[in-house]
Amino acid sequence: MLLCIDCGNTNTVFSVWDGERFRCTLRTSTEHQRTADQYFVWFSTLMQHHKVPVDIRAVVISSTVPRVVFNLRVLCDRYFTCRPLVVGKPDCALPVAPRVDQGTTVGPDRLVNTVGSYDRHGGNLIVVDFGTATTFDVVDADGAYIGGVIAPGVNLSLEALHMAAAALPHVDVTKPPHAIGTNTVACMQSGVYWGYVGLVEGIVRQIRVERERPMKVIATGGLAPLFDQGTDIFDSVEDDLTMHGLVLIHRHNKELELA
Ligand SMILES: Nc1ncnc2c1ncn2[C@@H]1O[C@H](COP(=O)(O)OP(=O)(O)OP(=O)(O)O)[C@@H](O)[C@H]1O
Ligand SMILES: CC(C)(CO)[C@@H](O)C(=O)NCCC(=O)O
Ligand SMILES: [K+]
Repeated sequence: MLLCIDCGNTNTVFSVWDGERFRCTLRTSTEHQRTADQYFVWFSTLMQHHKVPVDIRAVVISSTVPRVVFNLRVLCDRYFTCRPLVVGKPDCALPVAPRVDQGTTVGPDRLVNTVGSYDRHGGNLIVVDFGTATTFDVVDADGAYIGGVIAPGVNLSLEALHMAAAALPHVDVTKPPHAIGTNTVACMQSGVYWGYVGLVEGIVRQIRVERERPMKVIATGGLAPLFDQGTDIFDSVEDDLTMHGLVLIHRHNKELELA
């Protein structure tokens, strides 16, 4: 089985692919101090709980946090006796190379989202990922990543408001029933929720103007379904887009190896 690891700045997700479907998806917070042994205890315990055999033959990793890759490599070596494929490293091939400024390192999660979405929808896409940051990835007609937008994440914005203003509490993001809040929490939730709806719609409009062509919009990330309730800008909402992209990148590299 193939273990796909998506390491974000907030959360790390392990998903086990059996060749046909994902058998198990596990989530933990991202901490660079976590050792290979700690990963394995957590992983094998939950795999047992879900009654999935721990029979990992290959591992593919996307990590936006460079420091955690070291211990994930140790995990693969010690417990799965394999060398992981790490997106963004020179030995990991992509189906189509990104076209960006020389010297720019594109976030591996954005490269993976590009591959996953192009496979499902073809070219000319905007992928919106609601993670620690809210990112927009623009996919060209041939499936190349050609740039995009990085905006502060939704939870980060709420947290910043709470940190900077003494009278503003910590609140969770939710879709408020009205734009006009009649208490502090409702006012903050409205600002963030309708503010992000406006941000997403505005950025998509601007990208479409610059590209001068029809472009589908694909949303992913934990908060995508919540924002989908407040806008009709998304053509599709997919929670497994990053994992799908990781499976495809692994397959692509295997095929190159065999060729
Ligand atoms: N209704 C909700 N309200 C608040 N948070 C939610 C809700 N639904 C999902 N989430 C959050 O979405 C997050 C999952 O999103 P995702 O994995 O895409 O990004 P992340 O883990 O925040 O960021 P990164 O991938 O950059 O680490 C979880 O942390 C979860 O708390
Ligand atoms: C923007 C984030 C943090 C989103 O996870 C990640 O993709 C990243 O660290 N990117 C590096 C910079 C870039 O993508 O241009
Ligand atoms: K993510």
